[in-house]
Amino acid sequence: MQCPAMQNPRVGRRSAKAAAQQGVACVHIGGRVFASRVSGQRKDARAASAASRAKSVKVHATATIEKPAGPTVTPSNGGAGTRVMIIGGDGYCGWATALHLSARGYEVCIVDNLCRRQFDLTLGLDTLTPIATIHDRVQKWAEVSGKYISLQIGDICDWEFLSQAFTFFQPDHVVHFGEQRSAPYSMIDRQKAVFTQTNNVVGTLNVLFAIKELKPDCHLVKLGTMGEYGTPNIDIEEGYLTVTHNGRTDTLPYPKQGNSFYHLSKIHDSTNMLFTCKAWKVAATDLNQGVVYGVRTEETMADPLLINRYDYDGIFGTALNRFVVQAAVGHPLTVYGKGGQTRGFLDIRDTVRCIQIAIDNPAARGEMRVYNQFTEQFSVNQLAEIVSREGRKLGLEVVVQNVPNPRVEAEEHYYNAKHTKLVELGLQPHLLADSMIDSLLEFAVQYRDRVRMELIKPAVDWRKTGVKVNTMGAAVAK
Ligand SMILES: O=c1ccn([C@@H]2O[C@H](COP(=O)(O)OP(=O)(O)O[C@H]3O[C@H](CS(=O)(=O)O)[C@@H](O)[C@H](O)[C@H]3O)[C@@H](O)[C@H]2O)c(=O)[nH]1
Repeated sequence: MQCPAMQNPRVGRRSAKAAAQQGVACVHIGGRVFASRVSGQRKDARAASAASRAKSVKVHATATIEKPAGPTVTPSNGGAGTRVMIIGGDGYCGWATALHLSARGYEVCIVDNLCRRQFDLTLGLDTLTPIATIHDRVQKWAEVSGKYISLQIGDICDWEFLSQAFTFFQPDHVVHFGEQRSAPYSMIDRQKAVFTQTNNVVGTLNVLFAIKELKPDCHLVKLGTMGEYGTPNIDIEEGYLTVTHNGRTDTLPYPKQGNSFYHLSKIHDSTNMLFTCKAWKVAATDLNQGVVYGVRTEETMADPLLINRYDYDGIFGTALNRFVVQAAVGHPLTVYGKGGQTRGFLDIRDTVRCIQIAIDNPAARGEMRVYNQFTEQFSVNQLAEIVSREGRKLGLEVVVQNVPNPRVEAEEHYYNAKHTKLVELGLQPHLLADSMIDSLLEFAVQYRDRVRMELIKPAVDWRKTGVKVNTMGAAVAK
């Protein structure tokens, strides 16, 4: 489906000839031609490339780059050429995962419609870090690692595109990050609520059909969310709950209570996945991920062009990442309401490792495994306390402010979620030790000149979600 932010997409289908005239590199997918912009520098390089074609290597299906002098990261081959399609591979978790797997010898194909970048353009937001285009990213990765990531630009809600991408790449595993992932975005207005649910549910449904029809032995690794469970007054299990009712016992999907149209979309995905695992013997792993923090992974720090995005605004910025930036620029930490909201958190370095673990230990055909993917739980107040303490150590003056909660959620509640399965499979968590906060704070300080203070405020009020399309107003809560 076309995202509301992509009324005038910069990347789309056009003829190879027209694209070439406009300085555009073509990516052929199953007989269709997709196009991407090429810098002047690369245009010149391409003009001169005829003579040196023997030395060049393929990045996309048809785009060529000069062979790098030699890798500057040391890759390994543990992935043994396993073919992994990463849907949403240009996003925060997807990009870090693509590089992590590529570095380890998995053969990676990124599928992305660049929607996340378009949301920023439409809403006037920006990442703390300056990020390169996806084409420059994969080209730079080839230079520093000697590994090639193939790229398919298109929308998985478009069956024709997705089926061709599947047929072309023949994935052994599909890692699906390609959803609208912001709860506040889904609560801006009716259009964005409808987009979020249609995009997420239809996209996942298409992936399930692609597996069934085109690659039945392909394992689906789907990013779910801890927010599917809500905040029940009992322990949260990993996916399933054994219940005895009126003398009979069964193991059932754990009850779901999403707190935004976004979280609800993930619940619908899980339901569709469970059904197709039963009906079509799909093999699926649903990773109910907590709130991710951090930005550095070994691979994304290997070159400035590989740097990951870092969102701090009131729509896409998440709690800890926001607090760190707020501390770096002297903005009061925005604790919503009483601050007793407790969630599971994990370092982005653990996200990438968890995905690898899920791939290396695939579900059997017909099985839907559910893992809770987080390493520690904290309340928002605890996070604010930790950031304040560590900020003061760096000489930052950190003030905590309880602001009226723009969301409808429990602000004081019981929370005890199990998260042992990924550890049993080998995850060694990076815990939120003081050193981590230090280095995250130092990172934010390094980029603080790029912070736009007006983007920090809470941006979307759950109670005021209306039917009117809200773009300008979305950046600031009214
Ligand atoms: O400035 C802020 C920002 C957030 N919060 C509070 O922090 C908690 C978490 O909010 P968040 O914005 O960090 O995360 P959330 O909206 O839940 O969504 C994020 O984390 C989810 C995992 S989980 O929270 O559902 O476990 C993922 O699914 C989403 O894709 C990701 O955007 C909420 O209680 C929120 O009210 C504050 O107090 N102050």
